[in-house]
Amino acid sequence: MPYLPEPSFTHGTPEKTGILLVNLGTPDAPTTPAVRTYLKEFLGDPRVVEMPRAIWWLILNGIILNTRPKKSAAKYASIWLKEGSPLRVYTEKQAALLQGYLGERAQAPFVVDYAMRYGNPSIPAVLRKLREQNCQRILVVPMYPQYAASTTATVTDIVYGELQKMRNTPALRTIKHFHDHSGYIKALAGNINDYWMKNGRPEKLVMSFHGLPRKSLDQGDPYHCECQKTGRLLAWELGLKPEQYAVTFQSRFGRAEWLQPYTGATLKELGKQKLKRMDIVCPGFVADCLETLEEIAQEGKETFQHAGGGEYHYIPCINDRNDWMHALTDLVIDNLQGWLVKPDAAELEQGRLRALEMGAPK
Ligand SMILES: C=CC1=C(C)c2cc3[nH]c(cc4nc(cc5[nH]c(cc1n2)c(C)c5CCC(=O)O)C(CCC(=O)O)=C4C)c(C)c3C=C
Ligand SMILES: [Fe+2]
Ligand SMILES: [Fe+2]
Repeated sequence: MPYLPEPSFTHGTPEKTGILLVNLGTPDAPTTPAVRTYLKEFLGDPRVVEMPRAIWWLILNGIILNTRPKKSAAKYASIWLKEGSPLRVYTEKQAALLQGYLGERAQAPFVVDYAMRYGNPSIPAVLRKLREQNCQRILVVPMYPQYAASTTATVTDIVYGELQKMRNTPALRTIKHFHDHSGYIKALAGNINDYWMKNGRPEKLVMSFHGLPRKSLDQGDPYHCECQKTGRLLAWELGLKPEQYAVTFQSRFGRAEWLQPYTGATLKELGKQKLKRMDIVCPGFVADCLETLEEIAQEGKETFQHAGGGEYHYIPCINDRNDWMHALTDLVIDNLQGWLVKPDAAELEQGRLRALEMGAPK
């Protein structure tokens, strides 16, 4: 198999460390064709829908890609920002901020960039960019606090696959998860407390995580347990009693059983109980996106209030909060041990030449 062409190289170019933030991905535009292209790539990934390929191919191409893109495009249009899709806008901001925050604490040259697992900017394109900047060490940071095969592992799959195409591969590290990282938990709690300081407190806080098929839990995916742990730690940090919060799972897709309790059914139940006020937050998403801004903030409100509930407050994700950016910087530094202080080859070479000039033995 021929390898990808190597970027041109000049001796003495300093080696850099690349830090690559990756989130799920999003369409290029809130239109039916753009959403179809995105969904085809996303839902065609065998780690996302685990079904015999031939059957799934027929369902995906025969039904889903003919019906869902139009409906989803209308939903995307309702949350689209003037700079683009919120998921991409916030991820880009996080990468730019991390470059600055890390710059205050790191010694060796490094570059922070971001990619989307599905859609653009793609992981292969950004890996190429990092290689062109002579990144010989790369840390991949899937922006999913809780590990799941259908998210975290899909990122590492494609990164490993790209490295297989290279002759001169960089050293590689990946972050598996950070569901119990104290900085992440404190940023989540800080965000909620700030919201409560400004807007008062609810009777109940719902913590809604993205769902997965129930089968994934039975087959050993740690995602469910990691969501529960994040929920417990967050409740502890906020000083909530068990009856003051609930952990639920949203975004069920298809007819199979998914992780329970479902967010939608819980909101309906709380509405029926005539709760005067509930707040809802999505701790598994570090950036606001379709699933939080449309499904939770808009549809969720309708479900709760239609069932008889009172005030409904959606608390935004931690996005580009200062405390979260500090926590992300800590997380990255912990995972770069030995990489940020290492003098690069060019410096060593210059040091050796200086020593020779000063008469050191050869
Ligand atoms: C089988 C289907 C899906 C699985 C499994 C799944 C897991 C999963 N997804 C996220 C995070 C996000 N999902 C988003 C959108 C989205 N998710 C699915 C389906 C599955 N997700 C679909 C079809 C869509 C697209 C929108 C739609 O048509 O409804 C997003 C938002 C993307 C955006 O552009 O804003 C995120 C983020 C996680 C964390 C996860 C497993 C734990
Ligand atoms: Fe999803
Ligand atoms: Fe959804």
